[in-house]
Amino acid sequence: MTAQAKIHDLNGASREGASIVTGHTVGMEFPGPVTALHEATFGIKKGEFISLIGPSGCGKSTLLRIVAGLLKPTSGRVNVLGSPMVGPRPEIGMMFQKATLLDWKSVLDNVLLPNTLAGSVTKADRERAVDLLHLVGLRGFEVAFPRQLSGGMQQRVALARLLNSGAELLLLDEPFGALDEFTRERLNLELMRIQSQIGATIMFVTHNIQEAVFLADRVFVMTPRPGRIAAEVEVALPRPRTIEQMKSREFTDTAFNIRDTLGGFI
Ligand SMILES: Nc1ncnc2c1ncn2[C@@H]1O[C@H](COP(=O)(O)OP(=O)(O)OP(=O)(O)O)[C@@H](O)[C@H]1O
Repeated sequence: MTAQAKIHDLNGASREGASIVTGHTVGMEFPGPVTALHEATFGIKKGEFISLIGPSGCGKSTLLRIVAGLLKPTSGRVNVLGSPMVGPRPEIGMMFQKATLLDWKSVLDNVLLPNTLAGSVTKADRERAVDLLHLVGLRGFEVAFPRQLSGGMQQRVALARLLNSGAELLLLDEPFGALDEFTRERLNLELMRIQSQIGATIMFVTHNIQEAVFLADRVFVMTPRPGRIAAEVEVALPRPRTIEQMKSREFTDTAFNIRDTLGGFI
């Protein structure tokens, strides 16, 4: 089957049965009025990696914030892990382009923030936080402060903190968008490795087609505002993925199909 044949219109919640995140005709109208999102309908299965791509201002962050329970949609409904979204939940974690670390706390204490906010930090919590720092490649940086770290290292701390929150649905809003190409590539590989270890479900916003394809099981392609999920593209590349796969026919065909789909909107 060619990559082109794997582009489908998302015209219904056909995946709803098997999905742990579903959106049905989700709309968001901001005062203005600005229609940021229009009838977005989608389903995401447990353990799936979904990339969300679309032109600037098409409503990607809005959609993520709705799934996070930070925004209430003005129409439609969202279900996560079997219940309707009415507000933030501990099973859902979010990460942004900026690491938003606490400058006055050490790397380890930043990772321990979810425990601190929950009211206590035990020895086991500390050990787990150290393990997570190892997992994201920051062994030996426990006592460093955020200002002593590069942007990529700060994002690793933010990722470790997110993993320490225990969230099983991770919503990542251009987390590596401000990093150089090689750092982004390394973090992409590590994110996939970590996901395969912990089995999290991930929604990942990016402007970068290559990144979207490299990471995803499916790429949701959004139209310009008012944003709609116009198509989904399945990425059939086997896992674990390698940089070499980016040279493959499957990869380049898929990336070009997404580019064509996006180009059709402009
Ligand atoms: N709180 C708000 N009040 C009014 N308008 C908003 C608000 N938040 C977002 N918008 C508008 O909704 C639209 C979608 O914004 P959103 O941030 O979701 O887009 P995006 O696809 O994530 O953009 P980018 O790729 O540039 O980050 C934009 O036109 C934006 O100006």
